[in-house]
Amino acid sequence: MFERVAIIGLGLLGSSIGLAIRENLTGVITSGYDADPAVRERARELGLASSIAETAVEAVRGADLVILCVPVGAMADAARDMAPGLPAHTIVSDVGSSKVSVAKALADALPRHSVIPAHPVAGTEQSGPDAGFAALFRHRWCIVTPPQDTPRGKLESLVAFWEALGSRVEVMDAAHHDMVLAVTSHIPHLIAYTIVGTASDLEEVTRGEVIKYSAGGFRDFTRIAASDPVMWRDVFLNNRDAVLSMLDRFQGDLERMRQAIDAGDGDAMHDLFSRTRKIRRRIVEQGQDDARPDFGRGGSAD
Ligand SMILES: NC(=O)C1=CN([C@@H]2O[C@H](COP(=O)(O)OP(=O)(O)OC[C@H]3O[C@@H](n4cnc5c(N)ncnc54)[C@H](O)[C@@H]3O)[C@@H](O)[C@H]2O)C=CC1
Ligand SMILES: O=C(O)C(=O)Cc1ccc(O)cc1
Repeated sequence: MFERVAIIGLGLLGSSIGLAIRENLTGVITSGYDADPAVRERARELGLASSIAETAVEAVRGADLVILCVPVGAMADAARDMAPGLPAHTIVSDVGSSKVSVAKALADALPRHSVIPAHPVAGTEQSGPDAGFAALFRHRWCIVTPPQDTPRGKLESLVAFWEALGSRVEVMDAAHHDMVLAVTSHIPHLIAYTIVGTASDLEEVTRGEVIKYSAGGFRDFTRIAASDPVMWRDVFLNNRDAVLSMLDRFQGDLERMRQAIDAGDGDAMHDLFSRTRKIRRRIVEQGQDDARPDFGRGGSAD
């Protein structure tokens, strides 16, 4: 499949890919690079790749697959940095949470290379090289969004790579990906950031009791709201149109629930809550409830 894989950006995603290759693809040689010298140093201590280079150019030399694992707003810079060392045959991919703008940024920066964007829908609220673990991708979807002219053999190699790390792979159009992920991932994060912010602003009124008595629901929101600020700023800057369109839908539905509460319309509430309860049960039945941060580190879900 691939003999040498270069990983650019050694935070949660990059370190997990390094560890997952070591565990599942023995024989594949990996090289890593991160713009932050402290991350490179830590990556060496943790053995996240066969070698950690001091420059992006050095890291990608001889690689047949390069995976960019940097915030979506840093993809273009990362691609330009490594370009002088990139062999002509190398497939360039990424793990960014939004796809249309990343696909364009990478195609513009690397016009002569095969760029096949991808998004492993697997992660946690943690970031940095210490947060990675080899089982992150196991039983999780990886969405691959190839441009129309992608050679079939190259696409098949990338699909096989993600399957070897334990993922289920879906091939999808980038614009469709951005719409779906806006509602399943990006807006939920926005809601979590906002509700935790609102509760924190209320602390003066409630004398600290919001945090003190935070029950399950709010506590779950605080986990999501602890996610990396740079990464999520970049997601909303780069998936603006899809997020705004889904946000309009959501605001309409929220307003309908506000009206139901105002009107004492218990049936409307019961209908929605019953429908959503069934969705949750279906997710659990399908074994997809494995987003807990300890998944794969000896937790019972693994
Ligand atoms: N955190 C998550 O749960 C998930 C994140 N993603 C995507 O994966 C990508 C990486 O996210 P994380 O690993 O969570 O972030 P992270 O913050 O843990 O790591 C990102 C790393 O990229 C490095 N970096 C930034 N600019 C760079 C550049 N120009 N060249 C080289 N290195 C550079 C940073 O120093 C940092 O170490 C993002 O695009 C994110 O949208 C995808 C799925 C899940
Ligand atoms: O921690 C969680 O619950 C997540 O939702 C992780 C996550 C964050 C970003 C992605 O693009 C994919 C997965």
